[in-house]
Amino acid sequence: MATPPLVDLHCHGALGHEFGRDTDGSSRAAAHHRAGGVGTLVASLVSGRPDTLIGQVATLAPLVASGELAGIHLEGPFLSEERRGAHDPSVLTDPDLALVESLVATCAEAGAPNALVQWTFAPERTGSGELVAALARHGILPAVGHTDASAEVVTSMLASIADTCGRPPLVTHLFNGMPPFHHRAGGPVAAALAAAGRGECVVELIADGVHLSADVVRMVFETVGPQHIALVSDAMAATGLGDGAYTIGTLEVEVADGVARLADGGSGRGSIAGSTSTLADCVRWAVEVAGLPEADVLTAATTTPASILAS
Ligand SMILES: CC(=O)N[C@@H]1[C@@H](O)[C@H](O)[C@@H](COP(=O)(O)O)O[C@@H]1O
Repeated sequence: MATPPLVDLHCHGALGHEFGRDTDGSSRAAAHHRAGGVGTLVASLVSGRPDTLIGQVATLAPLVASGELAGIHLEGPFLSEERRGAHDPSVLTDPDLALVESLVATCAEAGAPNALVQWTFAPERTGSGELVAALARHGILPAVGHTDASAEVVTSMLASIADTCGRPPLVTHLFNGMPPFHHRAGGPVAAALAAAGRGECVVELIADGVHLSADVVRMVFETVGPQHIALVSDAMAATGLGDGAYTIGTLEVEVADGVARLADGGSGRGSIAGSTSTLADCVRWAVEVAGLPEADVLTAATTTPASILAS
């Protein structure tokens, strides 16, 4: 399947390299995704301590300045402990506005003042409103995710982000890192699908054949439409390599049969820890396995995510 250059808004690395660890490894990871068909790539950082994140952003910002990366995505550390997935619980915290300012200053010093493009947080955390205002001031798009909040809290946060930022927010990998939809308590899934259906947010989906079933991916395309969906890879360091032992942030990961999970002493029940797919793999899966129209899948892997970066 020939595809136009894809746009991946959420990607942690490849070829054994996690973005932000070192310059050369970050460049190699980016080159792997480029070779796989991604024309525009945002590097994602999992939750870390402030000094770790400052160091990682200092490593990545020059790659944004040189055009190897389109931007940086902070995934945490202002996330829900209950819905942390593959994030280190010891570094999760309420929004820290000093960290936002330090990271923005780090990017400016590296000659990439607008390098931070999106920031995932849980809206139930104390200080979320102030965080949204700070992100808006710096042109960083707030993304709701890794959250245990009710539908009401998520609905009102999505509306408030749209108001404050003047553009629709993102929802980080819809379904993953949040409570499952329940018909008497719809939670973040109900809130996000309703907002996306009204054109008031864009939902990320990891269509790698592991994170979501084909029927769920089809349901989202058929209810909110591809102009409100951004397919993302959420690719971690094992992408492009085989099964084995890896890390995500400070946590150990085992990859078996291409599925990355937090190491758990062999029980096989560790949280899924990102994907081992490129965005092109996800596009192929969505067309060939989920059976979605190619044009719709490409919209969700090109035009829609590009609109997030353009606005
Ligand atoms: C880098 C990152 O955060 N990736 C998340 C992971 O944390 C979460 O465990 C998984 C499954 O989430 P689920 O168990 O809620 O479906 O989705 C994504 O891989």
